[in-house]
Amino acid sequence: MTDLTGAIVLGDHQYGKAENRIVRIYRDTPRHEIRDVSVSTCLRGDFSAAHLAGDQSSVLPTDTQKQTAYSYAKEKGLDSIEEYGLTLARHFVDDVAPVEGARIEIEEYAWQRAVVDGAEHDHTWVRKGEEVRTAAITVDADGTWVVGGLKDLVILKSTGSEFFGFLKDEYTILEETHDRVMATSLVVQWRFVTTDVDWNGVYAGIKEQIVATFATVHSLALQQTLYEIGKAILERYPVLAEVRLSAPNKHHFAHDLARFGVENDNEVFHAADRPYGLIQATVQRSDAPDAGPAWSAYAGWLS
Ligand SMILES: O=c1[nH]c(=O)c2[nH]c(=O)[nH]c2[nH]1
Repeated sequence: MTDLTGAIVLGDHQYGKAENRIVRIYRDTPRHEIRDVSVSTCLRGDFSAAHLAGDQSSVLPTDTQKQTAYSYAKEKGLDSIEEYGLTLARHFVDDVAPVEGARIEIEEYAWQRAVVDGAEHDHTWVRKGEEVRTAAITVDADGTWVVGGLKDLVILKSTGSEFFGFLKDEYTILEETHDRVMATSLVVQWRFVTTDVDWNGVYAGIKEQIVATFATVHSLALQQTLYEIGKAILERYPVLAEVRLSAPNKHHFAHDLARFGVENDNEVFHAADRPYGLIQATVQRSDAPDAGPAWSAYAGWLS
C-alpha cells in the first residue's frame, strides 16, 4: 500500500436547515385550506472560513433560514411547492451577499377534506395515505432549475404483467411467468426547462399519467413499464426535459397451497418485504439542455 502525502484541503461544502415542518392554514373565509410541507434549505458558496477558522462572518445561521421559510409561508404564500421554493431560493441568492447558490428541497403531505353528514367539512381533514409530492429548486449565478416529483406512490396490478425469456445461468432458479402481480412504490422526478408553469395542474396531470400508463401497458418487465411511464410523461409535457424513475419490485409470490390439496391460480400470494429488485431509469429527450446542478442533492447528499 502507498501512503498518501498530499495536503489536506476542504472540498465541496453546503449547509442549511433540513426538514422544517411547516403547516400553512388559509383561513380568510370559513372554508379553510391546508398546506403541509417539509422544507429543507441549503446554501452554497465559499463558507470555508467557518470550516477552517471558525469564522461565522459569512454564515447566515440555519436558524435564520428556518425563520425565513416559516415567514415566507405567510408573506409569499404556499400555493405550490415549486413556486414557494423558487421564491425562497431567489431570496437567499439575491439578498444574502455570500450566498452563491441555494437549493430548496420540499415534500408535501396531502390532506383530504373530511366528509361529515355527506358534506365536505370546512376545517377538518383526514391525512391521505397516498403519494408524497416533492420539489427541488436550485438557483445560482448560472440559472434556475426546478425538479418536480413524487415518491411512495404504491401501485399494484393483479394481471397484465409477464417476465420470461431472461438470461439464465447455473444459479437461475426463477421460473418464467406469463401472468404475475406487479407492484411497486414509485419514485419519479421530472426536470422542467422553464419556470412559466401551472405547477399544480402539471403535477395532477403527471400523476394521472403515471397511474394510467402503469395500468394499461401490458408489461414484459418493470424496466419496460418505467420507460413507458417516462415516455408518456415527456410526450404529454413539452416543458420537461427528463424523467428519472426508481421502483422497488415488490414481489408477490404465489403461495404453495397444493400441499393442502388446494388450487392456487394466482389467488393467494406471499407479499415479500425484502429483498426486492430495484429498477432505476432515466428517460430523456435527445435535445435536453444540460442538467447543471438540478440533481445535486442536499438532504440525500451522502445517501
Ligand atoms: O420486472 C422484472 N425485472 C427484473 O429485472 C427481474 N428480475 C427478477 O428476478 N424479476 C424481475 N422482474
